[in-house]
Amino acid sequence: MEKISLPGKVAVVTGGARGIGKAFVQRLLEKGAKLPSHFQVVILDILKDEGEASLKDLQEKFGRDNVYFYYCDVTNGKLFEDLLKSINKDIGKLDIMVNNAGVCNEDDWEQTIHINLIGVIRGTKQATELMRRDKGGNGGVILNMSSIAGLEPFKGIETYCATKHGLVGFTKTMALNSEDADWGIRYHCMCPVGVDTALVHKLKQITGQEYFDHAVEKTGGLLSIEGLTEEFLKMILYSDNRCLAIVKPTGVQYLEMEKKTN
Ligand SMILES: NC(=O)C1=CN([C@@H]2O[C@H](COP(=O)(O)OP(=O)(O)OC[C@H]3O[C@@H](n4cnc5c(N)ncnc54)[C@H](O)[C@@H]3O)[C@@H](O)[C@H]2O)C=CC1
Ligand SMILES: CC/C=C\C[C@H](O)C(=O)/C=C/C=C/C=C\C=C\[C@@H](O)C/C=C\CCC(=O)O
Repeated sequence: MEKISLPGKVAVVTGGARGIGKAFVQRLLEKGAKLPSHFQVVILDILKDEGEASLKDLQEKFGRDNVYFYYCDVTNGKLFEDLLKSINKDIGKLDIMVNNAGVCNEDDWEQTIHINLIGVIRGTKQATELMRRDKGGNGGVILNMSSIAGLEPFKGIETYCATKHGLVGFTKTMALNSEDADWGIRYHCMCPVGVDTALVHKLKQITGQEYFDHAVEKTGGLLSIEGLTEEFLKMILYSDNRCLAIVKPTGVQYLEMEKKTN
C-alpha cells in the first residue's frame, strides 16, 4: 500500500480535547503546517470546556479552517455515526480516523466497555464504510488506541485490560479483512506502556504505589508523551504493513499484518 500523502487530508481524533489525543491532534497539525497544503483535524470529545479551549489555541496556531471541535459522546451511536457522515460530506472526505477516547473505571465497568470497546468498534466500522475504495471512498488509515494492558494483565484493572485486549483482536482482524479485499484502508493498533500523564498516575490509587512501581518496572518505565506522539506520526504516515506497535521508552516492537489469504 502506498504511503499516505499528508497535504489536504482530513483526520478525526476522538478524545482529542486533552491528554494523548490532544498531543496527537497538535502533532498532525504541526506536520501539516510544514507542507504546502495544510490539512484539517476534527476533535470529537465530551469535554466542552477543554475542547473549546484546545480549539481556540490550535486555530490561533494553525488557522481557523484547519481545526474543528464537536461535542461527541462515542457511546451515543447515532450521534457518533451521524457526525462522521457529516464530516465526510461537509469537509468532503475522511482520510484518518483515530479512535483514542478511553477510560479506566472499574466502578463503572459497563461504561468502560461502552467507551473503550463498543465506541472504538463503532468508529472503526463507520469510518471503514466511508473510506472503502470498493464503496466509492478514497481509502485511508484507522488507528485504535489500545495499551500494553491489551497484551498482558495488570492487577485491579480487569475490565480495562479486557477492552484493550479486545481492540488488539478487533484491529488485527480488520487489517486482515482489508488486506484480503483491497479496501485501501490501513488498520493500526498502538499498545503503549504507561504514558507520563495525569491519568496514569491515577493507577496508583487503584493498584497501590507498590504494584504501580512494579508495573512500571516490568514494562520498562514510563513513556514520554512526545515519544509516543512521534511513533503515532510514523504509524499514520509510513506503516504500510505494521499492524500493531508495542511502544516502550526503550524502543518499539512491531507486529506485521497477515498477508492475503487468496
Ligand atoms: N495514559 C496512559 O498511560 C495510557 C493511555 N492509553 C490510552 O490512550 C487513550 C488516551 O488516554 P489519556 O490521554 O491518557 O487519557 P485522558 O483521560 O487524558 O483522555 C481521554 C479523553 O477521552 C475522552 N473521552 C472519555 N469518554 C469519552 C466519550 N464517551 N466520548 C468521547 N470522548 C470521551 C475524555 O474526555 C478525554 O479527553 C485512552 O484510550 C487510554 O486507554 C494507552 C496506554 C497508556
Ligand atoms: C504502569 C503501566 C501499566 C499500565 C499502563 C497502561 O499502558 C495503561 O493503559 C494505563 C492506563 C491508566 C489509566 C488510569 C486511570 C484512568 C482513569 C480515568 O479514565 C477515570 C475516569 C473517570 C473515573 C471517575 C473519575 O475519576 O472521575
